[in-house]
Formats: sequence, C-alpha cells, structure tokens
Amino acid sequence: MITNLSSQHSVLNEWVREIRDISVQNDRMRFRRNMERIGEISAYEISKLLPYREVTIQTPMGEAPCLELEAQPILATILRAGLPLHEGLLNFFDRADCAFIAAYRKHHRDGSFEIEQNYMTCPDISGRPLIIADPMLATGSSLVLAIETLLENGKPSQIHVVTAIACTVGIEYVKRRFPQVHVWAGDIDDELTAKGYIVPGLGDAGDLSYGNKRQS
Ligand SMILES: O=P(O)(O)OC[C@H]1O[C@H](OP(=O)(O)OP(=O)(O)O)[C@H](O)[C@@H]1O
Ligand SMILES: O=c1cc[nH]c(=O)[nH]1
Ligand SMILES: [Mg+2]
Repeated sequence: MITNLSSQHSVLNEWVREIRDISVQNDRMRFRRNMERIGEISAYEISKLLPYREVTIQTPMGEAPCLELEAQPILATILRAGLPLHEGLLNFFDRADCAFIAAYRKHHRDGSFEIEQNYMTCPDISGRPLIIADPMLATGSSLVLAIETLLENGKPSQIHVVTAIACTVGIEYVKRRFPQVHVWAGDIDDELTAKGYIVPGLGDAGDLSYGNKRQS
C-alpha cells in the first residue's frame, strides 16, 4: 500500500512546499519543524489503522468507555536525516519504544556508493506495529537494509514507512523486497539522478537539518 499524503488538499501541502523551496530552506529550524509536522500528521493517519481494545476508565464523575492501543508501536529511525521526522511521530505516539539505525552512503572514486550501516539498537518488535522514519526514499537501499536488520528483532504486526519525499523507483524496490510494507509519503517524485538524488526532491535532507558534512 502506498499513500501520497499530498494527493489530498490539506495543510501538509504547505509544509511539503516549504521543505522543497530553496528560498525557505536556509531557515534550518523551519525545515526541521516542517519535517516534524509531517511526522505528526503521518502518525495520526497511521493511528487510524492500528488495533484498539475497549476499556472502561474512571473519571471524577463516573465510568467512561474508551479505546486504547492494543500494542504500542516501535518507532525506528535512520540517522541522521530521520531525526526530525522521528520526533514528530514520537510527539503523537508518546509511549512508543524506539529503535535507531546509523547508515550513510559510502562514496567510491568512480561516483558509485554503497550503504554503510554501523549501529543499531532495537527492542523486541514481535507482534507490535513497526513504523520507520526516513525523510528521503531514493534508491530504497538504505531502507531495505534497515528493514532487514530490524526484522532480526522479531516479526512486527504491521510495517509502516514514513517519508517526506519518495521516488517511484525506490518505492518499487522496497515493495518488491517487502510487499507487506505500507509507504506513507509527503509527496512522490519520478526522477532519480545518477548520484541517487531525487528530482525535484529537496536536496540533502540530512544537510538541510544539521549542516553539511565532509564526504566519506
Ligand atoms: O534510498 P537511498 O538511496 O538509500 O537514499 C536515502 C537515504 O539517503 C539519506 O541519508 P544519507 O545517506 O544522506 O545520510 P544522512 O541522513 O546522514 O544525511 C536519507 O536520509 C536516506 O537514509
Ligand atoms: O534526494 C536525496 C536522496 C538521498 N538523500 C537525500 O537527502 N536526498
Ligand atoms: Mg543525507
């Protein structure tokens, strides 16, 4: 399942426009906050698909029938660009447990790159919804490797991937490897450069959130 959150008219379109806009991107705090807001809206949409149980709670005036989540989700994030999106998801799923993965593109002299994954911390995800945040789904290599590693920690009840901008090629790659994954995208673009950047995309989400890095 793929949901393009921009296909409906909502205030989310404003935030997607701003994170893409070169004349707004120099405001790093706004960039991160817009990512966070996309995470918040995604959390709300995903929450409609999670299972709930009926409970009765005591108010000061009596008893009220309420719903509570059957299981708290696991929120997993790919560092570093995923952090603001993760924060947004955590604002809404405030009792979730979290997993972190460090991955980056290791560039070779010929211009090619491979994904280097060198850190992971994850709770037991058996029977719980797994929600993975990464703002850019380009080739899909980082995400596929991340999901493979996360699944070593148990079988989740559902898998959701939250991205700000996804590329059709990357979505197809993820769907081929993990057909059960539900991809939520702030917007979807069709083009990918030879260096693996999404066009029109927004540039480098990690650098826009946290500053340029030395090339590895
Ligand atoms: O789909 P892919 O082709 O794998 O590309 C997407 C990955 O690239 C970006 O991370 P990057 O490697 O730039 O690291 P960063 O978060 O430190 O900027 C992005 O946050 C994804 O993790
Ligand atoms: O377009 C892209 C592709 C990968 N990572 C980014 O930050 N942007
Ligand atoms: Mg980056």
